[in-house]
Amino acid sequence: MARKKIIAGNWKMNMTPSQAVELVNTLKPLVANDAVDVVFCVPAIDIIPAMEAAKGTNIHIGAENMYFEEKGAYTGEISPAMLVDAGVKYVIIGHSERREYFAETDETVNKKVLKAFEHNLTPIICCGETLTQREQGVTIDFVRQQIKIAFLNVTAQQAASAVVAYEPIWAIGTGKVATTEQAQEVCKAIRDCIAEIYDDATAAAIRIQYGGSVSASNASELFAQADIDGGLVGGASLKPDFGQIVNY
Ligand SMILES: O=C(CO)COP(=O)(O)O
Repeated sequence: MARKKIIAGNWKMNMTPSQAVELVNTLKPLVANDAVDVVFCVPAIDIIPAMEAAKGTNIHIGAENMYFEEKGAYTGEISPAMLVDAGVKYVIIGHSERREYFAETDETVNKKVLKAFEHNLTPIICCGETLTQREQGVTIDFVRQQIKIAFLNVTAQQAASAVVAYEPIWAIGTGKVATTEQAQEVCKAIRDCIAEIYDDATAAAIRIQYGGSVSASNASELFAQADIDGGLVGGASLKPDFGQIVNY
């Protein structure tokens, strides 16, 4: 069966709650496309107002992060149960900005992935190399390691429902998009790695996105690649362009 594409916006640290409502209202007629899953991953404080504004549309509201404990003395963190209670289904885990600025590691990513599945949340698991790693020729080794650790103790059934976002760090927010060949090569390597860990059926089911300077002009070529099942979109998800990306 063909995999349904999943196109997600990552708003990062943008949009106050009232701006979030305005943006959802602007984008909702533009992102109508039932052929793909459309997700807006928004700051925690925007989840509830964005969810209200998106009611009755095809838009899923997702989160940008969550903690790996159930509850307790973790000042400032958001628990999986909080997300579930608010109606969230998708949560970004291990974005490179979380790894760089908030000390997330492959191990904490794995803990968060396991906790997300425990709560029936679908993780959008981010991976991707730095420019130095690409120049050193270790991109695929590095990404395979990230994937292998992220999926430790994850069952095949859970993995089949997961989303992986391949985001080369050098392409994030830089306007330097990976070539379609580069993006396809790594997304295929990720799928092959999933086949090695699990089996062919799991590899055929998991959805793999590309992220990094996705725009209205490059989306259709990227999403046409055999192993690219959609995108994780930063800057362009805050603009009407996102409508064009969703209707690539
Ligand atoms: O980090 C990204 C999405 O998670 C990509 O950001 P840009 O689309 O702004 O490059």
